[in-house]
Amino acid sequence: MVLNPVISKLAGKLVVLASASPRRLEILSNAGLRFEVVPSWFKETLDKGLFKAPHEYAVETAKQKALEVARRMPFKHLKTPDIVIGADTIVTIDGMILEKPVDKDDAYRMLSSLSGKEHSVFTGVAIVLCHEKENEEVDYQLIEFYEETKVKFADLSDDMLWEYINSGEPMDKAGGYGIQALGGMLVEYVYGDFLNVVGFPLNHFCKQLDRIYNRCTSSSDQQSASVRPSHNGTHATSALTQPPPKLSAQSSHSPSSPAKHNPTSGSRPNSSAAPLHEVDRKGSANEADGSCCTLVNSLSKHTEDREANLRDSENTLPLMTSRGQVIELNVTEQEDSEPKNEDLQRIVDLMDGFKASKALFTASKMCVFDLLQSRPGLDAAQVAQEIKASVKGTQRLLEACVSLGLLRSKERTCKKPVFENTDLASRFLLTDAPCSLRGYIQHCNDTVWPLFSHLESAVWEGANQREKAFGKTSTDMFQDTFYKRQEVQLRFMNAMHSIAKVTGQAVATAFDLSRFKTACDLGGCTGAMAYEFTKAHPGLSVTVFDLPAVVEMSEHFHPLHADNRMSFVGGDFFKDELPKADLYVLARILHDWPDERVHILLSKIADACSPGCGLLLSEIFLDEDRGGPRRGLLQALSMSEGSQRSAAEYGLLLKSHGFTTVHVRHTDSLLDAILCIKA
Ligand SMILES: C[S@@+](CC[C@H](N)C(=O)[O-])C[C@H]1O[C@@H](n2cnc3c(N)ncnc32)[C@H](O)[C@@H]1O
Repeated sequence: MVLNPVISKLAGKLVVLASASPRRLEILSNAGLRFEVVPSWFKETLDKGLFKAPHEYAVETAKQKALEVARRMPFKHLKTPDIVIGADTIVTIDGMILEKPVDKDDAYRMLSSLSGKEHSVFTGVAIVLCHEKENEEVDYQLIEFYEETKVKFADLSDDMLWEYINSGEPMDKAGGYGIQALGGMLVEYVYGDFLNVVGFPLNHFCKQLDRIYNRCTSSSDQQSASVRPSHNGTHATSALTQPPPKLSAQSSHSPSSPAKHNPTSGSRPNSSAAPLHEVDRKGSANEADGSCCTLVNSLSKHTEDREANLRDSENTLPLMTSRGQVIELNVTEQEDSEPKNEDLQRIVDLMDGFKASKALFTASKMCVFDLLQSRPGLDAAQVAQEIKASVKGTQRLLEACVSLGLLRSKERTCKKPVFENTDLASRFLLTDAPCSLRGYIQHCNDTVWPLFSHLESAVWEGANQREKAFGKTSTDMFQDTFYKRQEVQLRFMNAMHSIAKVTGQAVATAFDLSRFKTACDLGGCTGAMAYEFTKAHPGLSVTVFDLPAVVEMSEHFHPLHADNRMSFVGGDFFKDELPKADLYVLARILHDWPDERVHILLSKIADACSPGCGLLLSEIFLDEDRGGPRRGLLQALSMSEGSQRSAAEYGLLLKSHGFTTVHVRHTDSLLDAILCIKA
């Protein structure tokens, strides 16, 4: 199995995920894939009765989602993607397809039908490869497959079901549950690919990429579908007999019609005792790995023959297990070559990580992304002139940014490549973007980077390295280091502001807070997080409490001050009286402090709370086995006094101050959250 080498083949290509699902986004980003998200406008209203088996419905929906985006992008976004990925996840039980519940009663109906039984989760996936031709026509080639996972629910009482439904989690999830969060508590066992249940079968996807990019390079004489812009802005779809230039991965179906899949592709074995799949060598060899027949069509005739020969001559008949995964019988080849490449790539990627970070920091600092946003299509010499740098150095930086998926380059007629931002850069790297991380990037460059350059000492000594990095001793990193100079303070506040802006909504909406009328965000900095709370909860007023120097400077972050449900109070949360509130918020505060300070702060909050008051704590929660997430563990390396904790550890800590944990939420954003109540 090849993972990273396949993913890295996509670097520099415009890969698009035609899905707004944060879970799919996370799975693919975690795998190192760089992509843009363009949610599909395709309405999931296919007539389920038209499909012989549930997975056919999921695959067809995935296909229509991906094709809709692939066709729309050249017109609406004025760029043609290289690859569009569509996916659709459904839950099936007793022949019924369960999608997302429409309301709580619907969720109850779904979940109670799953209680105590085994059900199947199918994710259909469509990969559309787009080939732009010289006459501006686009060839679309389609690979589609599905994965099935069996899940067994425990016997669930009505009370449990309603508690789960009232958590709000079921509403945007197929089958009414999310296995990766609270819904995991309902599950007795999972048989098959866990990520498939979360929403995307990563393993199967990588195998398909491997087939496309590592084993299939010749052209085909198969029919492809071509789409040409027509003058009224609609697309004309026509079948061409010309082979596409390189890859020849096409669907045997017309991309425009919701055609049925080859019925002979058959339903997948659905129990561990299922027989091995039969391989139809002529038309659908790929059935053997659980793909629909279109994958075989996606391989060129040449490759198909070659693969068939290989199978014959080397006895590499692929077998499908009951999990739908391929076991190739020439195990020696698998063990000898692929794992080595994969391991090498992983190590090299780790070694190169710092180079990638520094390239991003440098391009951001030199305002490359702002420049290319206002003037897309500059070449290296023009960019160099604008940022007042050398042409050679600028060209290298721009090319590196292309390889990182931050920029895209296009050949001009005179053959000099010109550069423009990818959507990723436009969303997160511009100074004025609503989700700009530029402030945080600058903080990483100017503050975190120097600390990491003393990591070895930090490990030897187990102590903070601020003195080595910044030439100052400090007992309080905020008051002694960050807030001594106004310029550094503003930079720090900018960093907090940018992170709070991108994570704030997920934290603010993690729980139903309608019972609370007043909140106090302790260490609330610029008020960006508090602002998200007021936006999400119209009945809530929020006081931001932070050091006086911070409150004074928070005016730089207008218009947050303008909201009359937000106010700012200056003070020291270790020493001063805390403002009265029904709900206290501690976002990214506790991890910074040694245990004794944590206890001082929690005691003060507990004293300020009457029974029924809430405390919402938001941090990165470590996995209970401390095996991840990587972000939390890497952040810990530059911390010294404080510690990263798991949700259970935070729960215990809060309990020791009289708070009972009500809910833990692993949000799809960068921060997790716990809501607890003063007993
Ligand atoms: C890591 S930042 C978190 C900011 C914000 N809660 C967020 O999530 O974006 C820590 C915040 O705690 C504030 N802080 C540090 N020491 C403090 C103290 N003794 N009293 C009040 N606020 C303090 C800092 O000024 C800073 O705004």
